Amino acid sequence: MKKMKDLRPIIWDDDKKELILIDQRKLPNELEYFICKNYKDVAYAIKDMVVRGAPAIGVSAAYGLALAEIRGDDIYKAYNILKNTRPTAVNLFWALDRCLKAYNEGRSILDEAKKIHEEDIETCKKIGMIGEKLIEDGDTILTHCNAGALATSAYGTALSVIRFAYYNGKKIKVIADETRPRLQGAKLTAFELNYEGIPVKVITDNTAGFLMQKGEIDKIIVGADRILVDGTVYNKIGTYSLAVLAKYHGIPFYVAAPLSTFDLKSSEKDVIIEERDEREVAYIDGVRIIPEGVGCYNYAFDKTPPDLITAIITEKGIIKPKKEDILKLY
Ligand SMILES: CSC[C@@H](O)[C@@H](O)C(=O)COP(=O)(O)O
Repeated sequence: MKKMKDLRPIIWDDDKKELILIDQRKLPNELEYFICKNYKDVAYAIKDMVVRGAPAIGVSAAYGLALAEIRGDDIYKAYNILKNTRPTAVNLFWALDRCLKAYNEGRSILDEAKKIHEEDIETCKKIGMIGEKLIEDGDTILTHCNAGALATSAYGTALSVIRFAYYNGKKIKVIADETRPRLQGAKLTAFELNYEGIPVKVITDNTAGFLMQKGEIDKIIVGADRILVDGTVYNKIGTYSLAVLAKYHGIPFYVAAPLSTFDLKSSEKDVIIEERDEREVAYIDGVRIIPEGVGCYNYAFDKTPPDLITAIITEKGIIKPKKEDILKLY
């Protein structure tokens, strides 16, 4: 197996007690770091999408709460501020709750944050090792959004499956949806795959159906921001359209996600779909592309029902999106 290159998008500096993040807003043109010296810096980094992607914001928030402990800040205030940065990805709440529990039990938040970080790396590695068996030599795989690019380590979620297939010698090609409006597919997925030499091409989001119709897509793999106990998946806006298209064309549609992305307590009515500033849609490179006075929708995520999903790849195995299978993971 060839060796993976590790970009290390999230680094904890134990000497300076700072969190160092690759500034994902600047990619693919500049590889710059954003230094978080306190929890407010981390909250800003999550809200402004310096760091993004479900597991990565969970790990960053955990270090954010550790910074609050280190700097002597009010832990509950920091917890609430970090928790309210983004509403949809459940990993954020999961990681913060784990850290708060550690704090309440008299354990170190920093140790818990480091543990969450290390676990995430191992988890994503397992997702890749397990999921790569679904990929055949010669497959062309469509992804949406960052799919785990710029994750906590070299692995990621959906990208871990792709990486392991590639590093195990399967000749694969990746098609990355550009993912309007923030362009995570074009800027992050394509950047990371290209960095590693994995063949990738970017398409506009509205090209995906045409490629499926032409028979050019063998499999689709996406990540997830939250998975409910019945297998409903919340992921980047556009995921649902892809899943419908995949069903119509008989293309397997896989979701790769760690157990920290499952939310067994909530039902659909509890999930808040983030709506972001409409200027993200209305402007491209600072130029308004929509007539003045016309508004836009800017939902960041959508909901894909379980009947459109072929399987979910987790660190504990590949399961059907069904309550019985999901509960067996715990
Ligand atoms: C880590 S892959 C799963 C998801 O987190 C990803 O697909 C996604 O929707 C990210 O959204 P983002 O708004 O960029 O944080």
